[in-house]
Amino acid sequence: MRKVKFAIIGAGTAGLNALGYIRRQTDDFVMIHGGPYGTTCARVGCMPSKALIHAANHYEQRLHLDICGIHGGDKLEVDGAEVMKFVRQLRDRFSGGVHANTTATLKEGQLIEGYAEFVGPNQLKVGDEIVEAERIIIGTGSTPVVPGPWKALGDKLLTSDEIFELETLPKRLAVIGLGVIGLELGQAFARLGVEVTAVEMLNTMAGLSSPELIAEAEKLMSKEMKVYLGQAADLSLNPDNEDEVLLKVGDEEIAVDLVLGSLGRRPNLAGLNLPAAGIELNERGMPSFDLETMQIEDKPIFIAGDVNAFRPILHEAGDEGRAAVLNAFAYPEVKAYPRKTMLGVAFSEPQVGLIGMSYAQAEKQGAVSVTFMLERSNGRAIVMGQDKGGLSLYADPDTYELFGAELLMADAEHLGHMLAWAIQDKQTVFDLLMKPFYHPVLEEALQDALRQLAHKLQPERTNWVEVELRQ
Ligand SMILES: Cc1cc2nc3c(=O)[nH]c(=O)nc-3n(C[C@H](O)[C@H](O)[C@H](O)COP(=O)(O)OP(=O)(O)OC[C@H]3O[C@@H](n4cnc5c(N)ncnc54)[C@H](O)[C@@H]3O)c2cc1C
Ligand SMILES: NC(=O)c1ccc[n+]([C@@H]2O[C@H](COP(=O)([O-])OP(=O)(O)OC[C@H]3O[C@@H](n4cnc5c(N)ncnc54)[C@H](O)[C@@H]3O)[C@@H](O)[C@H]2O)c1
Repeated sequence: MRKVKFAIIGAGTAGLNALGYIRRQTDDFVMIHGGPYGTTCARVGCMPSKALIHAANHYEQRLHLDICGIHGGDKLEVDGAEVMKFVRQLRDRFSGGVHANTTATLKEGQLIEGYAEFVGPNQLKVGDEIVEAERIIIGTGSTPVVPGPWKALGDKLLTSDEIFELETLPKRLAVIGLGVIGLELGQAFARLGVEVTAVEMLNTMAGLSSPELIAEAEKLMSKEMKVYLGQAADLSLNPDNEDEVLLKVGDEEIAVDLVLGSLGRRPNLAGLNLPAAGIELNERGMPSFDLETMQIEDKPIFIAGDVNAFRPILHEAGDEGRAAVLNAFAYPEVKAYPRKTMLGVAFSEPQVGLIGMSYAQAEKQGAVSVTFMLERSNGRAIVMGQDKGGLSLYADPDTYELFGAELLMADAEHLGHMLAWAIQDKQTVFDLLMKPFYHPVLEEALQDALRQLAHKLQPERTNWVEVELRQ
């Protein structure tokens, strides 16, 4: 039996943020890690996906050159093997860098390799070893969901955990689930010349809930891949050709070479045996924890990152890892660390930005909303050939504070930050209209949307400066 003050389970983004703090304070800790090093984000997530998207978007540019008087784009060709090599090279650089600067620098005995499970309130079993820790941080991440019957597809069914290992590009790919992963990777593969058929069971994609933006996203994505929204997919191996998978959707049957399952991710909790620590699980198998302290019940156990399923994105995992470790030190006097405004980005083209409250939530709360479409309305977007998509903004009818925004437009990653910061600072629609907007920039679309929203909030007034001065 080994006794330590602190144990971190999982060397992902959440766990490594906790580790960074602990190791500066004490040697009395252990990091327990199962699986490959380098974090989900760097190894099979954010970074390889962005490398693939980068290559795909470069190639896509060839379609927009002729119009500017630049010819020869049609002679460009994709070398699928080299594209995938490029993706893996960047992936190795990022994940190798993470490991080299963190887990690889731990001293002998500070790192235990293997999967931890609770065997008592403060006791963890890893292989044959038992560790007793006074305070424990769980940062075990999540795993792609794969429905049991689809396992019969064998190596024809890939998830984001495997797809970056492809030696070359498939000819025909089915993407099941058009959440963030399905949309980003489906579009990237389509742009690289793969015939992509995408099926999503809900009538939306990438988490959008603004009806006009969903309709626009469907229209735009349907130009690049076959898109079926609100439909269930049935998959089976072709009995006459074992190299093919048959995708049935509605009345259609489509033969593909590979399937990307992007149906969401499940927290890595099952193997931890939390009940052995006296932790109750709800009907979904989740423990009860506080979103601002990261503490489970009133125990010296904290849960951070994808494993708690709250906001499974990188910066949230980092923030939660830091809150968890500070509270592991402060226990039992834990402190609440207020959450930041929600900010999510899908790196499709146009990008998707989800900021603050969703459109659907805001509607339920009686928000005043506008949706502003970009087509032919923003000079810079027209010059860039990116006058597609739009933005929905919604505000509190009483305070005029922005509740949130959904974006489907170029540079949503940057506009999304500005909006998230404004929402977190409780700025009103009129506060934002008092800010400078340059010309010609995409931000002018935000200004236009804000003007429409201001007009809806205070229809009798049309002079924004005046409105603001009278607040
Ligand atoms: C394809 C893809 C693209 C993404 N793109 C983005 C993006 O662009 N932007 C963004 O913000 N987010 C993105 N994400 C999400 C982001 O990667 C995750 O939110 C983040 O990596 C979660 O970090 P984590 O620390 O919670 O988990 P992880 O990094 O998964 O770390 C958990 C670690 O714990 C280990 N472990 C599991 N069980 C145990 C156990 N019992 N004992 C010991 N160790 C264990 C696991 O093997 C794993 O290594 C993407 C995800 C994917 C899959
Ligand atoms: N840019 C980013 O920030 C980024 C990029 C990729 C992934 N991620 C993170 O990774 C997580 C996982 O991504 P994801 O796209 O797998 O999950 P997701 O939850 O975003 O989307 C999964 C989608 O699959 C659909 N679905 C589920 N079962 C289905 C079925 N049987 N048939 C058809 N559709 C089905 C769901 O309705 C949903 O729309 C996300 O929650 C996100 O936080 C983030």
